[in-house]
Amino acid sequence: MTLVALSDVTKSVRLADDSELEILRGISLEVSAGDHVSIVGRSGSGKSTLLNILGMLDAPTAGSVSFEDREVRRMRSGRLDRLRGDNVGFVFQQFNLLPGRTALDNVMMPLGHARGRMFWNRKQIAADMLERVGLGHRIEQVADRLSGGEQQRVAIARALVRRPVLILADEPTGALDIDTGASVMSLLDQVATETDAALVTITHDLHVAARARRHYRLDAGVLETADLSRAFEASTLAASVPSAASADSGASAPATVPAMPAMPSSRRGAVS
Ligand SMILES: Nc1ncnc2c1ncn2[C@@H]1O[C@H](COP(=O)(O)OP(=O)(O)OP(=O)(O)O)[C@@H](O)[C@H]1O
Repeated sequence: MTLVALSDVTKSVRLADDSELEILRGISLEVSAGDHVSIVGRSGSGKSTLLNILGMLDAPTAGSVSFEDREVRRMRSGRLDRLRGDNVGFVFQQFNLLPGRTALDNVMMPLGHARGRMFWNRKQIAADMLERVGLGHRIEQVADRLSGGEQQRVAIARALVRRPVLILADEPTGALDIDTGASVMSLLDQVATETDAALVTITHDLHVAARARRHYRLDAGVLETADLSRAFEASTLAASVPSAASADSGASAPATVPAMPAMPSSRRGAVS
């Protein structure tokens, strides 16, 4: 079943000098239940803008967005907020946790708007979710005292606690070291697979992108199917990297791309 469908979406903004910047151009994309999709692109290519439109946080200038066959443009804002809250989980590079609040408080937060059983059992549900991401022993820890990888796990637990059907991850490993990033991606993949949620990850890291089953590249606002094996070849770093086993034991790279190499330095192949 198609969850979210973008059809010929364009996004433009008017700049201070009254000129118009076209950020996204003629984008059509369908994401179905269980899909794992990656979108790579250079800085400024429009990735976050596209993710915000997929997540119904932003509206296109032209074109249509539908969620489960319902045209989003026609919805009142209250209904749209509920639709988003019930169905979409966001994971960001900078975690965006509430400072000074415990891991448990942070994960309970989205359940404050839930209804029925989810609302009344929110503490237990949040604690179970933290257990699921390997933080069952840290639930009372204040979020800002956790490590970066632990904070991202809390953010993942918060994003998934309402069992969204669509998970949108914006550079989820951008603030993490390579090993921590790999284990966070592994966790995201696993939880999305377990719940049959669709996972859309935007990244500039080819190794993160390679984990998905479908790959796209955003270039100056135009979305096209990406051949990641070519992108790896084109990466200036790739030449010095041996084709080795995956950097993360839980990972299996898709057939269309090379296995994720173990990288010798702190930098890995990025979109060039
Ligand atoms: N509201 C806005 N007003 C003006 N310019 C904007 C606005 N939103 C986005 N832009 C510009 O549109 C371009 C695309 O932005 P976007 O954040 O989507 O890119 P990105 O690919 O996610 O970049 P990065 O990887 O650096 O985060 C950028 O040049 C940005 O400055």
